[in-house]
Amino acid sequence: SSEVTAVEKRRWTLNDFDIGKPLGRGKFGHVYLAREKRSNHIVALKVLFKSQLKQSQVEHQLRREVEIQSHLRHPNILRLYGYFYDQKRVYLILEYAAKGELYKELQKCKYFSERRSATYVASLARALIYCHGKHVIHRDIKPENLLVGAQGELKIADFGWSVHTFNRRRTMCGTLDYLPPEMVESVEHDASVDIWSLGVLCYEFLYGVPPFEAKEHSDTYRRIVQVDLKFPPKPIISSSAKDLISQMLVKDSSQRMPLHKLLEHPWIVQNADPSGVYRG
Ligand SMILES: CC(C)NC(=O)[C@H]1CCC[C@H]1Nc1nc(Nc2ccc(C(=O)N(C)C3CCN(C)CC3)cc2)ncc1C(F)(F)F
Repeated sequence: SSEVTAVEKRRWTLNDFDIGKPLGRGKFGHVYLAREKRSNHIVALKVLFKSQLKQSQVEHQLRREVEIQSHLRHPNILRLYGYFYDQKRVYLILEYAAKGELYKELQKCKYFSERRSATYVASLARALIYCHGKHVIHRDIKPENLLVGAQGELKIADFGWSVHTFNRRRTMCGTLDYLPPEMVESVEHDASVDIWSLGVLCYEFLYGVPPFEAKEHSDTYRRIVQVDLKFPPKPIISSSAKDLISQMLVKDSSQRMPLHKLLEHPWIVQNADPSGVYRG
């Protein structure tokens, strides 16, 4: 729409926005609700401190991820409209996801129903098919990186995108639970890493915990590389769901179920809401 394209072209400054309530804290700074004054367009303004970016040596990574994110257009990928900076801070102008952070919802519900899980997994598969079509591998699919739009639709929101090849192992803090064997063993990997992570996410939606969770990192590593996949007796989950997860969490990345096949799997066909929105 017109005001959104206007948002992208211009040189932005803080004066272009009315700043609203804080939405929370991201990795490198705060996120605020904001309104662009001319279009009245509501956005999220992510404020990153240059000092912290420098300290963590992520400036070039942020630049690359912003470059990629600003070119992605998909209903299940959070938009990056633009950015600007001043002496001390970098500001990202992002799409506002009205229903907030998915991981908080998962903590509240403990785990999701099969219909809700399948609806979310199908919409993420469609977003990843789109990304892989543009040679973008996400590499960081996990509940903390997912936001929920006003209609209940999922938005992949992390900027950990990487183009083509894996450039640097993600040594920053954060859970190991989602790393597939080839990343844990840091050998070459391709878009199929996202299929593995989507399988881990599907398991966590259904059981409330990731499949290879362990007290010590070394135990999590071992469970991942051995694909030590076990399904707890509770909650009771359909064998169809377990079949799909078992076809995604395969050590040999070339043998993992391709994303377009996932969308045809009986568990997805029978449980996912075609609109991609879980209406409860
Ligand atoms: C993926 C990434 C890793 N995560 C993030 O960036 C986080 C870091 C902080 C916020 C979020 N970033 C965003 N959040 C929203 N929407 C939003 C968030 C939180 C609430 C909410 O529950 N409250 C305000 C509640 C309201 C009730 N009170 C009690 C608690 C907070 C409601 C809407 N839109 C866009 C963004 C984005 F990404 F563009 F910045």
